[in-house]
This record gives sequence, structure tokens and C-alpha cells, in this order.
Amino acid sequence: MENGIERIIRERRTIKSFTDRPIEKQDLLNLLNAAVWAPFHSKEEPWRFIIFREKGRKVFSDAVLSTYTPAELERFGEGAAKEYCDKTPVHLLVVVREERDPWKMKEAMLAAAAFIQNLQLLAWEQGIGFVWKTSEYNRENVFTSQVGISPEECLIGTLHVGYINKDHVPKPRPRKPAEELVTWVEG
Ligand SMILES: Cc1cc2nc3c(=O)[nH]c(=O)nc-3n(C[C@H](O)[C@H](O)[C@H](O)COP(=O)(O)O)c2cc1C
Repeated sequence: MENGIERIIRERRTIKSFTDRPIEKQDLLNLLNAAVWAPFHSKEEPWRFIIFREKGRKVFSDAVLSTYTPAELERFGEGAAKEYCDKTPVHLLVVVREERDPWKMKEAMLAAAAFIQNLQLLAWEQGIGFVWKTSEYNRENVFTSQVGISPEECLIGTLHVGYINKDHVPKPRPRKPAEELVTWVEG
């Protein structure tokens, strides 16, 4: 019998199709305030968030579109702008401080990943889903500077967030059983 957490972990899927329902600012804050109880190894939390909602989505959309070539703009620009400004209620960027020490940097990224998984599970419980994107534009300076990320920061991912369109929940990608993944060392 699955308990609450196990059920949500198994059930959660990456969501790319949302209803029109906006997400209230306070509801987003409540989710973030719970998700930040993820573990981290630095003195202070390594993360901060930039959230685009309502008309602010155009700032996000313009930043993505500024990474397109003229040919891509011509072909995909209008559709992408519609997707970002109308069809996706919230864009949430998870950013960490750059660390000079590569190991500390790795730890900051790992902590941010734990935070994002917390957020996915908490959101799912409320009928909110998202896709975690690390696609090309995330790595382009022209994008990061326009969305307000400083050169001393690193973007861990862009989350496109909204209430789940229940007709478009993808089928799960299968997971290997742990029996295939474990090396037992028992003496
Ligand atoms: C670090 C990371 C980066 C990801 N980047 C993308 C991405 O750029 N585009 C995308 O469509 N999905 C992205 N995903 C989502 C995965 O495609 C998705 O988690 C995977 O297909 C498994 O599906 P599930 O989340 O429904 O179990 C990313 C996931 C992770 C953990």
C-alpha cells in the first residue's frame, strides 16, 4: 500500500499543458516556502527565484525570442510568444550563486535540484504541474541578462508552471527496478 509521499512521487509527471487558471501569488509563495526545506550544504541557501506572471510573461518571452536567429523568429516566433505569454501561467527561474570552488558549485546545483523536486511534489498535490527546462536559451547570456540573472549567478532551470490540463498528462517513462541498479556489499 503506497503512503501519501510515495503515491505523489510515482504519480507526478512532467506537465507541458495547462488550464487557463492563473496561479495566485500567495499560492506560489506558500509552495516556495515549503520547498525551501530542501537540504543544502552552504552556510546559507544557495538559491533565489525569478517569477514571471501576468503581463511580466512578456519580459520572459522577449528574452527567449532574443536568442532566436532571424529564420527561427520568422518560423517559430509567434507560436513561442503565444506559448509563453498566453498558454503558460507562470515561468519560474531557479538561480544559484556561482561558487569559485567547482565542488561547492556542484553542491549548490544539487541542493537546487532537491529544491525543485520538493516543489514538483508539493505542486502536484495541489493540481499544479510543470516542466523543468534546461534548453539552449537557458545558457545564452543574452537571455540570462534580460531576465535579471547576474554574471555571478547560474540558472539551474526554467520551470513552466500551471494548473494541470488533466487531458494531457503524459504516460510515464519506465524506470528500471532498483534490483537492476544496486551493487550489494555485505561482507
Ligand atoms: C535537469 C533536468 C533538465 C530537464 N530539461 C528538460 C528540457 O529542457 N526540456 C524538457 O522537455 N524536459 C526537460 N526535463 C524533464 C524531463 O524530460 C522529464 O523529467 C523526463 O522526461 C521524465 O519524465 P517525468 O518527469 O514525467 O517523470 C528535464 C529534467 C531534468 C531533471
